[in-house]
Parts: sequence; structure tokens; C-alpha cells
Amino acid sequence: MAELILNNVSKHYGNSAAVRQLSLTLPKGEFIALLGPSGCGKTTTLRMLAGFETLTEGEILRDGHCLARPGWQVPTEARNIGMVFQSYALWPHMSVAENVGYPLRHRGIRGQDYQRRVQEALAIVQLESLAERMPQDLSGGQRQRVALARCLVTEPDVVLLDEPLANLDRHLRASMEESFREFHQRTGATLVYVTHDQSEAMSLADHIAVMQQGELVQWATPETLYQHPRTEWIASFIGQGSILQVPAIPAGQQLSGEDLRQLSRGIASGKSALDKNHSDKTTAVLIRPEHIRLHTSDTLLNDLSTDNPLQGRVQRSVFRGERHEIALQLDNGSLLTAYHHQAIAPGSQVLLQVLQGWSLESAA
Ligand SMILES: Nc1ncnc2c1ncn2[C@@H]1O[C@H](COP(=O)(O)OP(=O)(O)OP(=O)(O)O)[C@@H](O)[C@H]1O
Repeated sequence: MAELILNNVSKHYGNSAAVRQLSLTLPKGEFIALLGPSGCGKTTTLRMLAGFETLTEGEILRDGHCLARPGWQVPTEARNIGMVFQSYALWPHMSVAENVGYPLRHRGIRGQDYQRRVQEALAIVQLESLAERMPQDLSGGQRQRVALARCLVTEPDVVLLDEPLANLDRHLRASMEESFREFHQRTGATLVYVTHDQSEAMSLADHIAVMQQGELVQWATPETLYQHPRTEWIASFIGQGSILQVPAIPAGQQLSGEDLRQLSRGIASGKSALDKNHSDKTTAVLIRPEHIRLHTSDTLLNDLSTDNPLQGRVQRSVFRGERHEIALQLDNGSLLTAYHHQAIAPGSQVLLQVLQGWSLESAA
């Protein structure tokens, strides 16, 4: 395993910057996700780590030694880095076992050692029974497993994965996620995983680097990213949630108790305190759906603890299996999403309490 450091790394193509002054420490042995929308510079960052792209500015260090700087770099094959691409990149004329063994043959490994390592790599991805098949006779998921086994077989201490599940169906993605988790636990390699799918990043990574337009906008654990996103943009990109505008307060604060009672009173009084157009300075507050308690009028009568409820009208109620997702409009026009254990008919009036909120920096 290895620690990788990106120091002020930029990559320009002509006049446009794909990556801008990216500084990031990827701790040894961690599962790290690079997350962001299409075109934000994730793949370019991965390709610079792999040695497929040169740097325009900055440097990349591995365990204190320079791997790359403008005009000089350690070649890809000398980095002990494994890569898995979305496109699989398998050799069509080689069987599954030959594809997996290719990097070993390339290094001159033969005989029993070769056989054992190919078998072990196939076992990790549960493809022993398909060792003699050709890639064109495999499903997308099976091909991706071959690509993963081929990457594992050389026991790299850094593994770079570029949207490895993008072509797979939902079911297969879940089982491949499990394969990645097991692989990571088994090898202890530093894994850098590029994805634009926030739920994939959240479920796999120890730390997530969120990128936007070539820049790092937050580096945090999945829990912190979900609970305490830094900006409005990150909040809307990670998980579900609603943004309410409140009279200016400092960013980066958990709102509960009296803060929320004031917030509720502001809305309930109809002063449009939460309406951006009626206040010169406002702060965006993130409200996650699980932090809204809904009451139909019947349940409220039995709930004496209800404190400063707000009124809203149900716009939509969508069944999500384990719960219903309720889209609401408050009396002042603000929109909120909440969860509820049963469907509520569109047009119904409901009472709701906001239990928790998080104040954000304004949108970039
Ligand atoms: N070889 C290239 N020449 C010119 N521009 C490029 C090149 N490679 C990437 N770019 C540009 O750099 C920016 C970042 O691209 P990159 O592929 O790193 O984004 P990404 O976040 O991985 O996107 P996606 O999720 O769609 O793969 C994009 O605007 C892209 O068009």
C-alpha cells in the first residue's frame, strides 16, 4: 500500500483547465472515491496518477518520492499501479485465464506460481468456472470481473478504477461493490475509485473527494459529506434534501432547538422570512427528508410534543418500497421533500416539524 499526494496539480488542454490546483493526500490503504459530475476532471486526475497524462503544474508524490512533475515522470509500468477501466479492455483472442495471466507472463512469471496466482485472482472474483471462456462469450458483469482479476493478479499497492460499474445493471452493481470491498479488505491496497454516482461513492469509500469544474470542493468521509456538506452545490449533489433560505446566519452550523423554532415561526407567520426575494441577506439551510416529521391532522391530535408545526400541501407521493417520498409545498411557497410510512394523497394539507438543519455556504 502507498500514500499518494497531489500537490497543486493542474492539467490544461490548450486554453482550458481540466484540473485546477488540486491538492489532495490519499492515505495509505484507504478506499478513496473521486466523485463529481461529468467533465469535472475525475478521469484526468486518475490518468495523471497512472502516468497516462503529463502534468501542467504541480507534482504527484508517492510515499515521499516524486512520481510526476511537469516535463518529467515515472513511466506507468514502473509505478506498481493497477487499473480497471469502464470499457474492460480485455484481449478478445485470449481466454479468461489467459487475460488474467497476461500481466504475469509480461513479467516473466511461469509454471506453478503463474497457475496459482491466476487461480487465486479468479477465485476472488468468483470466475473459476469460466476460466476457459472467451471474453465475447461473457456478460458485461463477468467481463468486468475478468478486468478486476487481471488487475489484482500482480498485487499492485495502488489500484485505480474508472467508473468500473457504469455498464452494469443495478443488481450486478451491488454484487460487484461487494467484490471491491472484499478485494480492498484482502489486499489493503490504496484504491482510487472514479464515479459520478454518489450512492456508489458513499457505500464504498473511506473518504470522498468531490470535484466540480476541475477543482476539489470537499474532502470528507461519506458521513460528513452527507451531514455537513460545505456548499449548496455539494448538498444538492449528495443525497436528497431541500434548501430553505433563512435570514443570514453563519455557514457550517447545525440548527436544532430554538434556531429551528425561530425558523418555523418565520415561515408560519407568513413574513416570507425564508423567501430569498424578501430578504437582502440570506443563508441556505439544508433539510434532509429524514429530518422532517409529518403529521396528518389525526396523528397530530394525539401528539402533544408537536412544537411549532408548519403547514404544507402534498404535491406528490411516490412509493419507494420501504417508504413513501412526499413532495410538499409550504404556505410561503418553499418546497420540501419528506419521508412517510404511508402514502398521502396529493392536495392533502399536512403539518410538519423540521427536526434538524445545516447551514451552507452559498452556491458556487
Ligand atoms: N485529451 C483531451 N483534450 C482536450 N480536452 C480534454 C481531454 N481530456 C479531457 N478533456 C476535457 O477535460 C475536462 C475533464 O474531463 P474528464 O474526462 O477528466 O472529466 P470526468 O469528470 O472524468 O468526466 P466523465 O465522468 O464524463 O468521464 C472535460 O471538459 C473534457 O472535455
